[in-house]
Amino acid sequence: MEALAIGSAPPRPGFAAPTRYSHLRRPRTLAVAASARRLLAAAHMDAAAAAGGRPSPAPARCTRAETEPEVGEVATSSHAALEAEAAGATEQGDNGSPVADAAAAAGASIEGVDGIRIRRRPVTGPSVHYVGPFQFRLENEGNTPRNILEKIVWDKDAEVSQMKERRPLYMLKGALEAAPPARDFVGALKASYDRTGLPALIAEVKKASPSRGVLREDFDPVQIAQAYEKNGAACLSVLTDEKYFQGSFNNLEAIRNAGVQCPLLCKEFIVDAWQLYYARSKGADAVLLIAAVLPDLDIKYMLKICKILGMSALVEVHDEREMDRVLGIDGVQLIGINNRNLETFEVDISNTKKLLEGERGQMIAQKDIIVVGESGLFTPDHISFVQNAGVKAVLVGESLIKQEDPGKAISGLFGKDISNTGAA
Ligand SMILES: O=C(O)c1ccccc1NCC(=O)[C@H](O)[C@H](O)COP(=O)(O)O
Repeated sequence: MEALAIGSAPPRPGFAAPTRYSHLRRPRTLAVAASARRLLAAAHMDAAAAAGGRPSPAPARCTRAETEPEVGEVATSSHAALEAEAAGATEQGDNGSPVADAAAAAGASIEGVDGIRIRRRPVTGPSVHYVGPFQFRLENEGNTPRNILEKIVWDKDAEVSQMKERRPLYMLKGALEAAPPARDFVGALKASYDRTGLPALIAEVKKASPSRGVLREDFDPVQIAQAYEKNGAACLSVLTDEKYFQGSFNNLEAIRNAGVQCPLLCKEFIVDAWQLYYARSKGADAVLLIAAVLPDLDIKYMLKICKILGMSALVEVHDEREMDRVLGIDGVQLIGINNRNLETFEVDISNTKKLLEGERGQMIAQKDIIVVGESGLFTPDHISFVQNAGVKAVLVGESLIKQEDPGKAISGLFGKDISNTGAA
């Protein structure tokens, strides 16, 4: 199949230059993606109708046809396997296929079937409707989010649709090629753990959060990032969501461009594969994939794309069911256990211990997966507690960012200096 040139040299007929980003083609994508979208829309409407809901127009999401990694890339064969799996999944009523996705969107068997506790988008469409020049609001159970995570994800879905319209995937190719190379996030965590004997620190650059409001008024992301690095952070987590966390991709880019060496996690609510490419184009070395938001097949697919882009993925779970789902997925290197319930905001650090007990802990050790303890860590005792439970890294925001000197707060959190110069 011929690909249209996006770069400078015209490709030989039938061949596209096999670069890292050569799968981002404009070509037939327009035709194929459009027909894929039509199919998706049709499946969406059918499944919604079958589920007894009103069909809502399928939002323009990054379909597999649009992001299909093809030429000479890691995913060439595995992608085919994924597609086959998707087809099988449709028949089995599993998750991740367009039909199952649509069923989930329609609110059909959200709990129990695919393990996702949230609805990916409003069942009955947005609550604001337009008829002619008039706008009216119609709220019902189907278009009212049930918790903050659902609200964030619905808003993100709409936001990403708009971003994609402004910068379709093929337009990101130049930015991807110009982006600084991805660095080894997992390697940095391992090196820090080996050096200090303590959980490696992923320090979070976060101005605000839905549960805590504004955490720091005088927020200079670059200064904070540099202070974290100087005081022993192995990696940084940078919030990019604007609406709920007052973060931005500008912050991520600025930290990267300022020469900070710590690999950067793009802390975002990923609902669409397009966001992976965008994060990479802004300098991310890793992304967050939340199991409560993404069906297994989406996680598998996104892991493949991360691999192609050279990024790591931190796959986040909150309960046993999500942990079991993620342990069933090949290629997961990093699992984050969030001690914060993102639906209720309740924080309980014993969650980390609970999820690492027994067979789960054994399987994690066998698979050589690094576990990251996330949220609610404030004292050296907390760090010891999660380390004894089995984590090799921790993700910490509030307890550092709220201190007058967030960098210095690191030694307070660990009970000792963990910087390169200080750690034994
Ligand atoms: O923190 C929130 O209010 C929140 C709400 C909805 C989704 C995600 C949310 N937080 C993300 C995180 O879990 C934390 O930023 C991260 O784990 C660090 O936690 P902490 O050290 O407690 O700031």
